Amino acid sequence: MSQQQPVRLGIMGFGQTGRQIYELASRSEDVEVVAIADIGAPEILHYLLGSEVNEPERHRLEGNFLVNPRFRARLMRIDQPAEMPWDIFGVDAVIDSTGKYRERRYMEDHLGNGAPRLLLRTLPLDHIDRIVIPGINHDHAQVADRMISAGSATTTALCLLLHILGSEFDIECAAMTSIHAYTSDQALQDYAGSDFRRSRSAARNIIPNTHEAGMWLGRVLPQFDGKVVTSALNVPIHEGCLLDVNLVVADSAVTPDDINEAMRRHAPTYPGVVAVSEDPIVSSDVIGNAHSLLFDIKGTIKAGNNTIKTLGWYENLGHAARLLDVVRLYRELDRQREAA
Ligand SMILES: NC(=O)c1ccc[n+]([C@@H]2O[C@H](COP(=O)([O-])OP(=O)(O)OC[C@H]3O[C@@H](n4cnc5c(N)ncnc54)[C@H](O)[C@@H]3O)[C@@H](O)[C@H]2O)c1
Repeated sequence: MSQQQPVRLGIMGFGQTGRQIYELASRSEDVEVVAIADIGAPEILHYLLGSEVNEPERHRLEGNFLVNPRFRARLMRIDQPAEMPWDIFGVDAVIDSTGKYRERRYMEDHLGNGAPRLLLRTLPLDHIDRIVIPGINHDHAQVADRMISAGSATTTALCLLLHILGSEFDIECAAMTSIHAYTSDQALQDYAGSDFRRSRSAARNIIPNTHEAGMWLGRVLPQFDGKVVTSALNVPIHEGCLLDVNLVVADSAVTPDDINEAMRRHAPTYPGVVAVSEDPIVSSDVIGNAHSLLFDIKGTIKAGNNTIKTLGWYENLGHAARLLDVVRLYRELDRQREAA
């Protein structure tokens, strides 16, 4: 790949995340989406894209191509990684944002069909080459990595919070609850599924849910391995999620002001990724915010001697932006290898 050529990206799963990645790429100069696989009809995918973006007129459907002022992407109605011919599009990387194919064998299918690298939109179900969270362990990325996950929006927000505060304070353990907008795999009405509580109406209920972030945290932040428990409450909110983290600190002298000051100091060192909010914001205020963690200064409180509760906001758009950051990170590694 020459210095000037944009990354040629394939996307499988043109849902909310896929559409956000596509829109962000269409506004960039260094990434172009060349092929999209989804089970949806091209007309429906184009229609949904139009409802997602601010300027729908920038995106036209020409036959089976989605066209914007920067690039043309071929829409393919395909539902299995093994059937998607990535090789004929000459892609540099593929993002799987279906949420369906989290096992290694499916990632191998993408690679076998010509995707030089496969980036999973969410956490994997098997061991893969690397979990990369930009701003935390990007330095560990290797040019040889093929199967990669960029974590999830929740995992990223949690890791950033722990990474920053763990650099300033001795954190003995933590409990995280993600108060999460409902996701498309939940039913609007009560509908029998594989999980009892998730079979209940997303529109009517606060639904307690498990969260896998704690299981994978040690891969990104080894110092927190086994020290953090994670869970979720899915709530009847369309967008805008809240991270509620209770930290147990070793030093009982640590105050909420100390925590807030540390966040204020560190946030500017993660431009576009971490920010602090001094305002009394609510979930709808973070819709359209592409930060991965918006720390809520007013939310920090202390219980007893050693427990500090913190709040941080995030939404899916930030994760779409981080996925593109990871694509760029590996493009840079490829360039360095070519130049060597
Ligand atoms: N949005 C969130 O906050 C969030 C958080 C955690 C996890 N997730 C999960 O991550 C995944 C992606 O997130 P999203 O919000 O973009 O979901 P989404 O449901 O909006 O998008 C999924 C897309 O994948 C397509 N798809 C489904 N099965 C497919 C298949 N077999 N082949 C090709 N395309 C297929 C769907 O048509 C849809 O366009 C989902 O499974 C979701 O549950 C989402």
